[in-house]
Amino acid sequence: MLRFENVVLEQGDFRLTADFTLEAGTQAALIGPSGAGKSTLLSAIAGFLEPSKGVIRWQRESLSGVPPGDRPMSILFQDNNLFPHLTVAQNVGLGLRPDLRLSKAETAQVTETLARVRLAEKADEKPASLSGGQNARVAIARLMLRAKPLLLLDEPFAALGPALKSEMLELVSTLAAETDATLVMVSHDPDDARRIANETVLVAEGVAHPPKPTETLLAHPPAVLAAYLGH
Ligand SMILES: Nc1ncnc2c1ncn2[C@@H]1O[C@H](COP(=O)(O)OP(=O)(O)OP(=O)(O)O)[C@@H](O)[C@H]1O
Repeated sequence: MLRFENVVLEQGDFRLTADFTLEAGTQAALIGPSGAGKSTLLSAIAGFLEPSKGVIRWQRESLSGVPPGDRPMSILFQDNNLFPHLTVAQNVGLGLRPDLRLSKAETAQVTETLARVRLAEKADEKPASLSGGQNARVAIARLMLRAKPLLLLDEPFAALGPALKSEMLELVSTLAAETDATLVMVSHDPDDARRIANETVLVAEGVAHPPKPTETLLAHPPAVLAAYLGH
């Protein structure tokens, strides 16, 4: 489980509190107005920002002081974090070994994973020669190989357009379900939350609220969420 224990996050004058638990295997959306602190909460899980008070725990262990690279998670940002000078296969191979010294079995795993995201024929190309959707699938393939129990998405597919964005989110959601990974995604689109997330955390007015079933929250939104959703 991912637990926020009396957590206070601060960036300049901005302050956000969080005190709740997400059970392992949950697929959760973070929803709320612009500037409310959704990315801030994700940064704290990822270890880019330490809480000024309280503790974040994964499976009961405190993450305090654990550097981002040592946390049991993968994070995807909007730019997909691909290396332009590496081929598609190498970008995916990084998910297994940062030094890219892959064994035969690992190389075969990369090939299999690329086939799974329908990019087998692009293995030796560079990201620049791929479309946005194909690059997103490269990033997802690397995510699959990293096989971390906690997946954090900060709107990585927002630039792709609605249909492709939904397709990519569904691919990640399927992957998370197959591996029992816990998924936490920032969402600006309630339909994405509905489709993917069984639980939704409302981030608003300085508080990351305890998660609620997505349908319940969206059907009976508190005033601040109703205003954000334009109801
Ligand atoms: N490095 C920083 N230094 C100071 N304040 C910051 C920093 N980064 C973000 N903030 C402030 O923290 C607050 C929360 O920002 P955050 O990006 O988490 O919001 P968000 O809910 O993800 O917004 P959006 O939906 O627009 O992406 C904002 O008021 C922002 O101005």
